[in-house]
Amino acid sequence: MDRLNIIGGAELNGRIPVSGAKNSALKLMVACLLTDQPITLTNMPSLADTRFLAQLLETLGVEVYWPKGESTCHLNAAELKSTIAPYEQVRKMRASFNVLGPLIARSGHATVSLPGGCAIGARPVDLHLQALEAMGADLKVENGYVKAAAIQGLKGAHIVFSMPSVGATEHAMLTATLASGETILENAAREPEIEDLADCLNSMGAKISGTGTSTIRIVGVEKLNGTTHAVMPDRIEAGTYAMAAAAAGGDVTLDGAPVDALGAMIAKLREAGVTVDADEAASTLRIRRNGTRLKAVSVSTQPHPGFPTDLQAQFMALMSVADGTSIIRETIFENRFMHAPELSRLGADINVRGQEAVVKGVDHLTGAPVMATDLRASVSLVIAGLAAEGETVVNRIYHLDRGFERLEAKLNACGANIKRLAGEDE
Ligand SMILES: CC(=O)N[C@H]1[C@@H](OP(=O)(O)OP(=O)(O)OC[C@H]2O[C@@H](n3ccc(=O)[nH]c3=O)[C@H](O)[C@@H]2O)O[C@H](CO)[C@@H](O)[C@@H]1O
Ligand SMILES: C=C(OP(=O)(O)O)C(=O)O
Repeated sequence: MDRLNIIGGAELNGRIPVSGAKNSALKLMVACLLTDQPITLTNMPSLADTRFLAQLLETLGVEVYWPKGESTCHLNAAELKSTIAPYEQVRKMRASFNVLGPLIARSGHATVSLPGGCAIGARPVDLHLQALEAMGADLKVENGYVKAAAIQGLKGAHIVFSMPSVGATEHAMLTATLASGETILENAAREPEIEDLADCLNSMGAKISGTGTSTIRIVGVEKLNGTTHAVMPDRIEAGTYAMAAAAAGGDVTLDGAPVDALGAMIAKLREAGVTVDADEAASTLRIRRNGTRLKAVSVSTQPHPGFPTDLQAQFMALMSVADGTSIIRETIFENRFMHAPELSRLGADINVRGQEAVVKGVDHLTGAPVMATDLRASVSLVIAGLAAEGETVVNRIYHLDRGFERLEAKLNACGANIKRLAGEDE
């Protein structure tokens, strides 16, 4: 297994291009199942997750043309050859479960394994299943698989989510595009990736309105057509590099950043004493910290537009070297503090109490071997390693490769000293 060797202490200076958003790209890829015409996605991030999903789509019969190193992906689901999504492919990633509704909409039936994804809590799929059942799907969960059929076809429904789940909102929205009549989703999630998906589906002929608010209305259509769509930029990747620059110090400009989607994070960085120049028109975010110590700031993760759970680990890494004590509350997932003991190996002073972590900022971190436990936890260790004195080795970086495109190249271009080492974990 590969690992990263980071020599910390260097400031970051330069420009970093922001890639297409993993969490948007995955659902956009699934949308190809809803039409027999070709879909072209541009600004595609080449990641372990997007490549795995391409393999699952191929298993279902989708023709995928996406050469290595290219950011344009062509998907053609003219004819599906299977409606079974096997465990080996679905277990690797949460978003793959979203093929279930589109397969039912397209073929009338489907068998899809229960999903995997980052191990950050129980992560049930009850809200996904309730939505599909409300639309007329007959579902059975057996041997780790959901077996589904809609003999009479899918019908529009009025669905009130008990919590704003991103995945369930997207799953219901994808499925409802081809259900007969109107679907209303209440207490829907408002994450920007949902708007990106709706924009793509609408350009395929769907009738979706209200995304970005908690009530989404979908009027079902008979058929969807092909389209070309650019994946939105990755707000989590942008936020991660912003925090890397804040932690290491220096002057970094993020090009192609989704500035309007990053309001909560920008506000917290400014509170911590980081200089942030956000230019929405130019899509740039300039992050500067020159010598001044960071101030401790508390944060509570919230659904969008609140502070994203996918940036919580990175913020904890930053706060571990701030002046004072910050309280970090995780309200979305019940077990998303696995980075805390690893950060402590570098000298951070973090005390986890249930859903809260109390972070007492230390004067400096010191390099150490650490283990990546999930995607965002992994990158928090990279941020800490950049700020630490000496050498940090991050093991199990396959998690990192799920969500960060060319991470070492992007950071090294700004003066970081990160090497990928092939072979056994330390
Ligand atoms: C691939 C992808 O886009 N992943 C993102 C997506 O995950 P994902 O779509 O899995 O996250 P959800 O918004 O669904 O999860 C939010 C909360 O709802 C719970 N829940 C969810 C569904 C359900 O049927 N029942 C239920 O109880 C979850 O366990 C969690 O506690 O949104 C999360 C919240 O912004 C992000 O951290 C993930 O990076
Ligand atoms: C939790 C994440 O991904 P997934 O939902 O696929 O586990 C993530 O992107 O941070």
